Amino acid sequence: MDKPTFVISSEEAESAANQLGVSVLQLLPSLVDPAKSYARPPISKFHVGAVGLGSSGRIFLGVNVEFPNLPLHHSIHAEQFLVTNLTLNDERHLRHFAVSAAPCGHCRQFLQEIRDAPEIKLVITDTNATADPDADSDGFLRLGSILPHRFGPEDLLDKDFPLILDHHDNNLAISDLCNGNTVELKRTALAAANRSYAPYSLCPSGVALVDCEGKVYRGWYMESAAYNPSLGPVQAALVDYIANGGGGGYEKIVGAVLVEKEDAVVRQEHTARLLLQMISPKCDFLVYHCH
Ligand SMILES: O=c1ccn([C@H]2C[C@H](O)[C@@H](CO)O2)c(=O)[nH]1
Ligand SMILES: [Zn+2]
Repeated sequence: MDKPTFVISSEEAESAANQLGVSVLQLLPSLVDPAKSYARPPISKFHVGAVGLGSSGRIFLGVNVEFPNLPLHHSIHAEQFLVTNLTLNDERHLRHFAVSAAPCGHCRQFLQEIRDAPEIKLVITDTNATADPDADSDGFLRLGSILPHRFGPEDLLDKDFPLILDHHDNNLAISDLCNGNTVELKRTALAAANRSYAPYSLCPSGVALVDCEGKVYRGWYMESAAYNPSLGPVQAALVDYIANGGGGGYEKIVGAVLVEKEDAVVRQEHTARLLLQMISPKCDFLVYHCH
């Protein structure tokens, strides 16, 4: 398997668009099929690819990921993978994306955590969306047109509260950070927890994973105003692993650390252990509490 690429620099994007004589926006749909080839859907065999343009000019890929032996709600949708990929790379805004299949209701809802979500433009490549009367000349639709009467962060939070792609720091600390032999993983998981987006439960958490070559990956819990579309910290760290781990299997993940608050009303520990146990049974899993 080729080493997959999930982030394209703005220079590469521009030069590829120039060579094809198209704009960077028009390039997005042409990257959906290559993105689909990176999907991991062993249950449905239905590959979904999502390709987004960030405000920095970089292009980000997202794919769907399914986990055999676990209930379907553990799956990562391509659009959630894309948003996670944006946050892992400090991208502050998503304005346009192309996606192979029409985003499901769960994804339309998850995307509401991005500021000005209704203004995000999307093009659906596997159907004839250009026939849609709401689409512009490039076939892009406003997210607001496919999710009217939205329920979103402004229903529950103050309007200037930092949203999923906005910079924020949860100011969490661990008392005995330097004790034990997993200091690097603990530090990485704590840093991840500090970037967690958990405005609804106020229970942030982060995960660090290490593979058999010693390479470290991280991800953080991200909530949805509608609760169920939220993405757990192990899933988010698996996005980093899939995007940056060279395309290997989960059995290469040999260690994992979760950092969360001790008195949290929403706890990840049990779900995280279950998911890791199913995908990489030999993985060591440690939990540290922060405050
Ligand atoms: O918006 C959608 C709809 C479905 N899927 C994935 C989830 C599952 O892996 C497969 C079948 O539903 O397609 C997505 O990634 N995005
Ligand atoms: Zn979806």
